Amino acid sequence: MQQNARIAVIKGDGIGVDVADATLAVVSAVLDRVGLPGLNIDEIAAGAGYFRDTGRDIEPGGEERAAESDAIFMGAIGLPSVRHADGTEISPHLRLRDRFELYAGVRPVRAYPNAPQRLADPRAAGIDLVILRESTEGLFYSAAVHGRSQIIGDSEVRDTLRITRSICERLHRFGFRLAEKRKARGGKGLLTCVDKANVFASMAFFRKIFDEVRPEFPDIATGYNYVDAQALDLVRQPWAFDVLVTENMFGDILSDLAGGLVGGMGMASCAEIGDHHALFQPAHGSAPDIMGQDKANPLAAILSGALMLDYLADRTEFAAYADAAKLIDEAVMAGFSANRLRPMEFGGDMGTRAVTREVIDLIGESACA
Ligand SMILES: NC(=O)C1=CN([C@@H]2O[C@H](COP(=O)(O)OP(=O)(O)OC[C@H]3O[C@@H](n4cnc5c(N)ncnc54)[C@H](O)[C@@H]3O)[C@@H](O)[C@H]2O)C=CC1
Ligand SMILES: CC(C)CC(=O)C(=O)O
Ligand SMILES: [Mg+2]
Repeated sequence: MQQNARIAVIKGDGIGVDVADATLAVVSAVLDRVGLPGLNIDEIAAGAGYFRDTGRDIEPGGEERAAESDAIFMGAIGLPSVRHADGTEISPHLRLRDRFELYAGVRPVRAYPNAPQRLADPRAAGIDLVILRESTEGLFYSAAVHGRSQIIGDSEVRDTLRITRSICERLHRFGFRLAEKRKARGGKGLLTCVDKANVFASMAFFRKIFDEVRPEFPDIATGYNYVDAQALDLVRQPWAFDVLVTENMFGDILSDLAGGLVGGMGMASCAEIGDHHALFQPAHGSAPDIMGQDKANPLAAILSGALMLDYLADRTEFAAYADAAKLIDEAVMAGFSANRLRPMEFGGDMGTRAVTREVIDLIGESACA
């Protein structure tokens, strides 16, 4: 029986490289701790720097190798100084989301003790929600494949907002199942459909399909919010929510807002899951303002690594990875509780390498399942 998963790793640009290295070190330590063989890593060159140097955004054969892996892990891609002629940045990851139908963008938002709380209300300590961002269509449909935008000379440019039944049915079912899974662990069992169904026919369609799927999950409570009101509510009462299911662009914006509520983008983990493939990466970008300075908080990436192990564990041959995922989550929680994780991102004294070492130490000290 195969025991070590094959992971395609795209480190990408800027801090993406540092946080990917941090994650690989933590994953290697945790697998060692639970007595499992390390991952079989296949590193693939891609990103804006690679494009600047070669004229290609991913190395030849890279997408095919990613397709053959058990999961893809990515740091971050993009440099504002490297662009296509139409002004857009180099984003092969959008094409990968499209190609592999990674429609379910899972972005957990969780408050940790001693991490900054941007809201004065003590209930903010209980923030624990997930933004489920559709990740292949919506307003990113044109952007998913470079050249899809309609450029009408120098007088007009159009991008398309596309919502399809096929993706939406799977997305909403994924949202209900996620709410069920969280309810089984003590969660609220609440799925909120976040849209703009008052204005756009595409969004009314998104909500219609939500309503069609809803009767299949009678144990999950449902709610609706227009996206503008949802932005307000994420600041006013984020503790009231459980899983928010939303369109691609809305989810992109709301997930940065929500990351800010619990410390910053260095806390914003992400899994992009399809029916046959999955890609894991922090929700943040390459952060050119801090790159090369050992200042990046690697926890978003490390927690995305835990999401990857959890995903792999759902497949019979890798079931034991669940223990490793749990150990990473517990180490991060224990590290914050004991004030041993103090990322520079929120004024602490620990850079990327120090945070990574501390997580590895915490894993080493933990009692194995
Ligand atoms: N999925 C991806 O690969 C993404 C790529 N990008 C790309 O990244 C580049 C920079 O984009 P920005 O808009 O600046 O977004 P960004 O997420 O890279 O940075 C936004 C702000 O958050 C801070 N930040 C982000 N991650 C951090 C971390 N781990 N630790 C500490 N601070 C962190 C940055 O220093 C910056 O102040 C662009 O080229 C953009 O297109 C942006 C978002 C997602
Ligand atoms: C292509 C990326 C820059 C889009 C983004 O911000 C994200 O996926 O969160
Ligand atoms: Mg984003």
